[in-house]
Amino acid sequence: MDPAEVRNEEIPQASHLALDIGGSLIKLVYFSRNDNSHTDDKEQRTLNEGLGVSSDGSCPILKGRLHFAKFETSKINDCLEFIRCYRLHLGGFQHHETPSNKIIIKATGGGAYKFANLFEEELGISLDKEDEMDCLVTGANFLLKEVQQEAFTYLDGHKEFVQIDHNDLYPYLLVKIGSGVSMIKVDGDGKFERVSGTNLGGGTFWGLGRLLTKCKSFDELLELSHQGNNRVVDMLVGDIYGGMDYSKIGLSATTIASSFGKAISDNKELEDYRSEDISRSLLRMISNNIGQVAYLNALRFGLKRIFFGGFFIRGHAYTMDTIAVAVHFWSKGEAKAMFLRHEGFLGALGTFMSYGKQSYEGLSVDQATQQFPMSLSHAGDKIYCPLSQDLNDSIECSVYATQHHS
Ligand SMILES: Nc1ncnc2c1ncn2[C@@H]1O[C@H](COP(=O)(O)OP(=O)(O)OP(=O)(O)O)[C@@H](O)[C@H]1O
Ligand SMILES: CC(C)(CO)[C@@H](O)C(=O)NCCC(=O)O
Repeated sequence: MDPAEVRNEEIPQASHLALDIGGSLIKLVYFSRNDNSHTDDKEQRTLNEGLGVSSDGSCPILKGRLHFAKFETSKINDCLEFIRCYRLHLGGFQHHETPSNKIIIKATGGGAYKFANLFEEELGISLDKEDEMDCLVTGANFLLKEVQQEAFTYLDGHKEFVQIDHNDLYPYLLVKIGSGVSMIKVDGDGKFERVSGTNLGGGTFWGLGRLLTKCKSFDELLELSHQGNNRVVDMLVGDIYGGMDYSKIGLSATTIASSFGKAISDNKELEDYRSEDISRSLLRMISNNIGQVAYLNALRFGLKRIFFGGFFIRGHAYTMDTIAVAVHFWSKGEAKAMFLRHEGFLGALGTFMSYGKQSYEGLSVDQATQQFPMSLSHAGDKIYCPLSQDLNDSIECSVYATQHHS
């Protein structure tokens, strides 16, 4: 929807805008109250009990929805326009100590630093910077504990939701595949260490893919990979071994021996290759490498579960399959790759939750009323973008606020 088309009556009463401004994408999370947001006494008591909150009435629970949206960082002006149009910038908080009484919005990611002045100039708001890794972990822990059917495995085209036992969640490895990749060992709420990373990430796939195929968008590049055959571009073990497996060291003839390796001997130019094949090979190369580096880090710390997030994944079957196969292959089935339905919004969710330090003590997702996008309910080599219809994506939830005692 063009923000300019939004009419006044369509604007939800939104608050608590949180931003995650990354190298490739800006992610937004905000809360909108239901019209009849306040709970009656009985409902309040039930919710309080469920949340483990005192029932002395000091904790009003607001019911509403969490909304998700994303923009390309290179099109930050569209994002500013969206925020202005929906008046999201008015839903921050104010520091009364600050003389200007400026509205403050929570933000994370490198862009919270890079674009702080732009937000100030364009929207008159200050960005309150939250640590990126902190927010990723907070967002992941929240999703894994509070949102039903959040984590799932994906192997051989078969998707299966994983029941998370709250008492047996830690430790795990969180792999955030954004422009670059961060690998974080998570031991508990706020207890984590970034143990590794790699610069071969989503930005590499999209950047190289754009140069090699002339694709105009990330989705187009991903879509192309469906029809591609990586064997045209990649050098396989069989290409080296005359069609045979190298079984002594466990390599089948179809294993990729060298990504893009065929291009050195084919005597072909870039134009002689189909964009579909290049895209497929590139996707496989990046996904496989991330799966392998993730496995090695899980091995370093004896971690059995690896959760993959970040917008590179995009719920894309071939990407998830490649990552999962790499983890399965290298760990000989010992470690498990899992994916998250809200893959791209971990950091933004964590940032949203950091409002708790100012006004909101907590956030609870009303599990009975969560929406499950149909796009995730079937398998196949297709693009799934559970949250890409940005403006319509939301989770029903409750937010509870308490008075702060100094
Ligand atoms: N519409 C899109 N436009 C650009 N990239 C996209 C799009 N959809 C998915 N991607 C992929 O997602 C990646 C960005 O993922 P994500 O938003 O999680 O990271 P980021 O926060 O921008 O990066 P970083 O954390 O490294 O700063 C891109 O590099 C690209 O591979
Ligand atoms: C620099 C960040 C943390 C920004 O999100 C990310 O892009 C990343 O983890 N890059 C990989 C850097 C490295 O560890 O090699």
